[in-house]
Amino acid sequence: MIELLNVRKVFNAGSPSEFSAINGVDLRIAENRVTVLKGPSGSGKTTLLSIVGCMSRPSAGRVKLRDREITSLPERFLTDIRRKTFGFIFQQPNLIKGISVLENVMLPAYPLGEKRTTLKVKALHGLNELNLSGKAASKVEWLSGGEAQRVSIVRALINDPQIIIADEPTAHLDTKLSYRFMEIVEQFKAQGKTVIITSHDPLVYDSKTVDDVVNLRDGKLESEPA
Ligand SMILES: Nc1ncnc2c1ncn2[C@@H]1O[C@H](COP(=O)(O)OP(=O)(O)OP(=O)(O)O)[C@@H](O)[C@H]1O
Repeated sequence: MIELLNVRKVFNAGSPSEFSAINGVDLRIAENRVTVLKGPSGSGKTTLLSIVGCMSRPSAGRVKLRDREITSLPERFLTDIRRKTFGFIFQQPNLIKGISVLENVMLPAYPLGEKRTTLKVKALHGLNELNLSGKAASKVEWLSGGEAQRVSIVRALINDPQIIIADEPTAHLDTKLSYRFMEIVEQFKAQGKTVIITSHDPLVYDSKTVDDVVNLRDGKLESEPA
């Protein structure tokens, strides 16, 4: 469903700090599977994930989403695809300070014009699923690291995305919450969703929930998905 063809990413092209982070990757990520991008620090996992999630464009090569070539689509189309297709869980939760947990979770849904009451029910349900009901009215600056990470997971799911993209999702979670996260991933799969995760964490890449592990080194694939 997502296909990368000879994808390259060069940062700061033409300057002395030019750096080639992705060096010709061919990858097919299948629907309704859980794929982990694994590899040493600096191997290009986050860079590749951001290309897969249409957050950045490759310097060369092609990206296809459900057989549709999206590489050269104008930015407004990409924004629309991002909003409707993907849910993003970042390494840092990136929550907005000064507003409540509930408002943070509802925020990505506003551009889609859903009724606020429906949205609120959905957001509260999501918070409840991750044991955060008691925190709905809290300001995000009061949350612990693990709570903030869980709020960012609920926020990523508010638009019911078909594809979930998670960059080191367990980085700030203890063992118990990391297992809980993988249970949630299992639920996504049962709902027919596709999940793509970058991780250094064996608890993630060795999990039975994971279908494919893609190894990256120096911006290249070491092996094809199993
Ligand atoms: N905007 C940028 N400008 C210049 N170089 C960059 C930029 N973003 C990433 N890089 C470089 O590209 C390489 C790959 O970075 P990336 O963040 O994809 O690695 P990673 O495998 O996710 O690492 P980590 O596990 O440490 O998060 C690194 O050497 C990084 O310094």
